[in-house]
Amino acid sequence: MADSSLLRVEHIAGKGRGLVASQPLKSGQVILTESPLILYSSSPLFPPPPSSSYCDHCFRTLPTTTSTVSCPSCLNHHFCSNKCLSSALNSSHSSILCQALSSLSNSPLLQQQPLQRQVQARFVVALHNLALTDAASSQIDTLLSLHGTPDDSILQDANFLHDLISPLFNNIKLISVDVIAEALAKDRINSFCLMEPYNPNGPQRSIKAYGIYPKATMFNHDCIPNACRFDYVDTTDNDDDDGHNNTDMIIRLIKDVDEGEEVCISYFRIGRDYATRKKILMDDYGFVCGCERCKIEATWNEDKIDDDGDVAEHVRFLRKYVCDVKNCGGTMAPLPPKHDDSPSNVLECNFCGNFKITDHLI
Ligand SMILES: C[S@@+](CC[C@H](N)C(=O)[O-])C[C@H]1O[C@@H](n2cnc3c(N)ncnc32)[C@H](O)[C@@H]1O
Repeated sequence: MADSSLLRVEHIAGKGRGLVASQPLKSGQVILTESPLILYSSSPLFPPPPSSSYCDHCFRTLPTTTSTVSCPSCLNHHFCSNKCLSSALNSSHSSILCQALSSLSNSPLLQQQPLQRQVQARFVVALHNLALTDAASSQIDTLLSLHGTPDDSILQDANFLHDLISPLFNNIKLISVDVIAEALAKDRINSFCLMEPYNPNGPQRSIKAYGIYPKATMFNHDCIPNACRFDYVDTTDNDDDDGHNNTDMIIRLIKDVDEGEEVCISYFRIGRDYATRKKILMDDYGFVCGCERCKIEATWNEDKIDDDGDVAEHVRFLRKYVCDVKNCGGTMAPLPPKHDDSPSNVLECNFCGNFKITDHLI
């Protein structure tokens, strides 16, 4: 876990809260490592997938050669190891959760619902699970302190899901219909996706799970970010000794950052064109980006991209930090600084995991 004194929350004009460096920070530095407050599968509850391709607890892709373990009660949820099964039975797949999920997948009411509502049902089940933990009320307060306000469509979702799900958890008082509506609104804006592993020949990577990471979600967006997120869902061993889990989110700096400078990530792959970025940011996050790159690209002349002379700074940035591996387009960030504090010249892609040596950092 990075030192929490590295960043402070500040009000940023036109953006709400944001994270600002409390001291000069170095490119490659890990500035945040965080576990999810809520993590839930992106699969619809109905129809149940014929065979799951990932562990229902840690979301690692299940090996095809070795056998996996199933929940002894429902047989519908699969785990990569006995260790994951046993952790799941005490948390993400406790007996009350198992019964709730089974009952929901057999519910004719839910079966008629669109995919999005079925995934929301998973979130609301995870919310009830959070309400059963010892630190329930502070964790729910944390969730409700995030950005996002319910609109009419979320209020309808909340009413439907409250009636369907609350009775399965004996109507826990902490989770009223209003709390469900608020939480759904927070989830819509603040959840991060955990993705299938990169495959150069396969289809687009699909989403395995959604997670809410309350500190990481304080980062605002920039189309030329100075930090980016990494996760190692399929490559990290869960090691109880250092307390790191494979579902942890890691935020690493792409460039040096001055004290007082805002640290931003990109909410999607940075290579996307202006029109696509503009649409995603408005439709999914409700804002118009005013970053330097958007200002230039709003009146962009495409020919400039091939001009090797006086190219805009963001074009140099993209050439350097967009991964050029086939069908990737992820963001590359330097590895953490070396022991003598000098910057690493090795860049790692946050999407395909490729490494590349660079001559100089901009
Ligand atoms: C995940 S939250 C980030 C934290 C948020 N600013 C807060 O106050 O909690 C995403 C929301 O922050 C705001 N935001 C993020 N980046 C922004 C930007 N570049 N310009 C304007 N608003 C931004 C938008 O309201 C967006 O829906």
